[in-house]
Amino acid sequence: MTEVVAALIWDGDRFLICQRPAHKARGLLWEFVGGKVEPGETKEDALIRECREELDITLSVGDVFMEVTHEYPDLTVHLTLFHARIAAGVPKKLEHVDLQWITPAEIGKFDFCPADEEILERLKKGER
Ligand SMILES: Nc1nc2c([nH]c(=O)n2[C@H]2C[C@H](O)[C@@H](COP(=O)(O)OP(=O)(O)OP(=O)(O)O)O2)c(=O)[nH]1
Repeated sequence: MTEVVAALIWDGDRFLICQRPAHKARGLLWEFVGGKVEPGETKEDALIRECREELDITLSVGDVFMEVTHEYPDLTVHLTLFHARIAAGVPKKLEHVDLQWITPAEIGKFDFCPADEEILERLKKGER
């Protein structure tokens, strides 16, 4: 089981989604910014590191919104999605193909990683 952390970041009625690099697993699918937890790291530390590396922002990490487990052919992911806010910086595409701030009503316009499905269902219902 691979531990993955990701961030649910709101700006008003929109939240941030990121398009994965083409060459990576789940290439060009949309995700919540984040990545794999490294040995010795807390989940919160991992999320802060990933957001620095991928978006050049400093994150303030809050509570867990939801945890999901999903089996891909190449790995089984345990994803923990945290509420978070940007403490400093403006997101930059250091690794991602694209970044978008979307409303829950726009979720259907994007192809997300399959593991995110239950999370997106909750957001569509208006949870936040
Ligand atoms: N960040 C993130 N990853 C997700 C989401 N949904 C989902 O299935 N994943 C999957 C995609 C990847 O297989 C895995 C995350 O690994 P990654 O490749 O982004 O991790 P990383 O940045 O640490 O990269 P690497 O060192 O393995 O190259 O979790 C999501 O919403 N956010």
